[in-house]
Amino acid sequence: MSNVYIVDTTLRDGEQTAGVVFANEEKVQIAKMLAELGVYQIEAGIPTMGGDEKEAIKKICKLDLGVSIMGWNRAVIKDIEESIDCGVDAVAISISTSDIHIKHKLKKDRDWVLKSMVDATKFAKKHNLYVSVNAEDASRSDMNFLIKFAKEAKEAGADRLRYCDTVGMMEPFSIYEHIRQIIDEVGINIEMHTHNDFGLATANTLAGIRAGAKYAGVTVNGLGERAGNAALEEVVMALKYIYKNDLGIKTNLLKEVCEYVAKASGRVLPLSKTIVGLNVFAHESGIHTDGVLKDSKTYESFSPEEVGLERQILIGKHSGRNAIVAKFKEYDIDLTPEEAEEILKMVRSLSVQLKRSLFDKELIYLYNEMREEKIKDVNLQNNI
Ligand SMILES: CC(=O)SCCNC(=O)CCNC(=O)[C@H](O)C(C)(C)COP(=O)(O)OP(=O)(O)OC[C@H]1O[C@@H](n2cnc3c(N)ncnc32)[C@H](O)[C@@H]1OP(=O)(O)O
Ligand SMILES: O=C(O)CCC(=O)C(=O)O
Repeated sequence: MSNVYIVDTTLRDGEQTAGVVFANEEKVQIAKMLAELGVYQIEAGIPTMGGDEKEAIKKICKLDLGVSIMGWNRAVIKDIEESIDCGVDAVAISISTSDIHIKHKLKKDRDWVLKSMVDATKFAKKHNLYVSVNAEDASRSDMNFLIKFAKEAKEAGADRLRYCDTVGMMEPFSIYEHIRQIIDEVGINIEMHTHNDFGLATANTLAGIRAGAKYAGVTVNGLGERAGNAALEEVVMALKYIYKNDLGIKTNLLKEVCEYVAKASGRVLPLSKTIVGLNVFAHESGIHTDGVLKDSKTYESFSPEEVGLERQILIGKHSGRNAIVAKFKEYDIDLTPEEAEEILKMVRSLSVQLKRSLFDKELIYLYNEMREEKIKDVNLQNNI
């Protein structure tokens, strides 16, 4: 598989999540973190909004982070002028290609869409900008029109076409067919921009890449409109471990970046959040823990350190003897098989009472309780 470039839109589509606002310093910090992570391009925001948004984009451009900074625009010359004023090196020029959007949102026709896109693209190219022409609602567009749109974008000088599954209506098999058809008939670079309305954003991005798309548009934590976008951490790790395509992203920084964005967006990371959730490397079940203790590959696709996490072995209702023995060894206590069996029974009973796994301190209490019972028994037997 050819190389894939990560285009991060946390600062644009991510911030479009209803209710999410980043402070300007947070926008700048996120841009710095993304650059450090090693993404190819940062879609920093929407210059034509003006005010704070424009200020933040200007600041990001001035930082000279060594990555491409893109401004998002409608297919409107004034929008692109605002982007140029910010100092971006790349622009996204977006316009809808589906009839439902053209008729009911833009209230125009297909010819107007083509002309607006071509005029805006030519204007941006005249200003030496890298241009992504974005086909909004591409996945619900008539394929013949989408192909015509892509051909005209290419002729006008577009560097790539962003294929937007705007309302997340696609599934991997059909998106694969769409992307193949565009590449075969137009020969233009494609960026996948997928939404997660049916939980398929990452799968659809991977399918597009498999069909030949070279760019993956993603957001940290899958932030984005409605159910969000394809998550950066999922796409990067899936490419590395499922497609064996290491993009050279500094994945050990993922936990830090995801936690920062979670805090800045006010969206707490669920414990079982894919890739970076605290529970992703926590094992409790006896059979799993036994396997992991023998060789972590038995129940982990990659090691926690790769994404900045640590493995946790929890002791609770579903634990087995081997985990109990290993846990007490951490405290220099060598349990006999009988002791491990006895403690396991106590662990199960206490876990059910408390409805959770146990803290190490509680395990030590149980151990002391067991020892005291044993001493009492011996004393009883000896009539002491
Ligand atoms: C699917 C997506 O994520 S698209 C990106 C969406 N992001 C945002 O909307 C966030 C930022 N948006 C904004 O700040 C504002 O909407 C602005 C600055 C872009 C425009 O603001 P306003 O001038 O107040 O217009 P408003 O938002 O009410 O309506 C959008 C207008 O843009 C038009 N428009 C929408 N998309 C496009 C497009 N891609 N190309 C050209 N015109 C467009 C609409 O038809 C509408 O025009 P109308 O006023 O003639 O009916
Ligand atoms: O990226 C674009 O230009 C389109 C906007 C978008 O986020 C989408 O269609 O999902």
